[in-house]
Amino acid sequence: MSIRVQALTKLYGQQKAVDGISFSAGPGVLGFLGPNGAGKSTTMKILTCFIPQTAGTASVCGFDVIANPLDVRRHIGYLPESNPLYLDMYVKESLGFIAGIHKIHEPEKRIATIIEQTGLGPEQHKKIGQLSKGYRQRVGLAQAILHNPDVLILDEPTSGLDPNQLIGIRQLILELGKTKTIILSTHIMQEVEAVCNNVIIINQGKIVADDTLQGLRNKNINSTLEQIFISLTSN
Ligand SMILES: Nc1ncnc2c1ncn2[C@@H]1O[C@H](COP(=O)(O)OP(=O)(O)OP(=O)(O)O)[C@@H](O)[C@H]1O
Repeated sequence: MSIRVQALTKLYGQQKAVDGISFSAGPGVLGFLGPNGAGKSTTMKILTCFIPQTAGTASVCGFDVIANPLDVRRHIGYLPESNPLYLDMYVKESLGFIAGIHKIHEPEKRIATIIEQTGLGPEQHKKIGQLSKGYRQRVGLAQAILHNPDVLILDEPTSGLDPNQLIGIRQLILELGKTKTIILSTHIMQEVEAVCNNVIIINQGKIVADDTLQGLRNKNINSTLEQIFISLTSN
């Protein structure tokens, strides 16, 4: 398994944002669902070494997030919810910058491949600040996958996209999920149906469902995914 989380807990002051969760994930797309404030982003920030946990352990490709953060970062790509980008940089320039950080071999070649893969071709000569939201998401995704990580953490990657852009990004996630372990946080149930193999639902910092998408459906035969989500998280 590429991701292993054991009894993970995060306290912000007195507030328990993540409350002793355990799960593991291997190649494929794992939908990480939960209402606002459930603890999804906090878990993702711990897995990507942005914040430390209060208790428990988390590892990525066998590397512990506290003991081996540099190894974790080598194996992980992260698209945060806020998708922070340097708006004054040109698309190619920003990818060159990230390639430098990762010391990527033959960066020009790799950047060309990623531009093709993320559909950035027509916009590659623009400044990021001139791009539409969908294309900015593609730049964020391109930056996250540039070093060809085994694990991808995507925090609401399609929020605010128009239906055309949405389909493009979902197809890319599906394609990447064939070989990589992807954790995808989303509030869009249609998206879960479209791309996820497995689903974890988290509520008030605790896991309330951890199953395959099919398994979740089989256990709730007359309910839509939305109804299942509401019944597990409405307290
Ligand atoms: N830096 C922080 N300081 C204090 N509390 C925080 C901090 N970051 C998050 N929290 C709190 O921790 C809880 C979990 O937040 P988190 O952002 O992980 O939720 P989420 O599931 O990602 O929500 P959303 O779907 O709204 O993005 C929330 O109650 C939030 O207010």
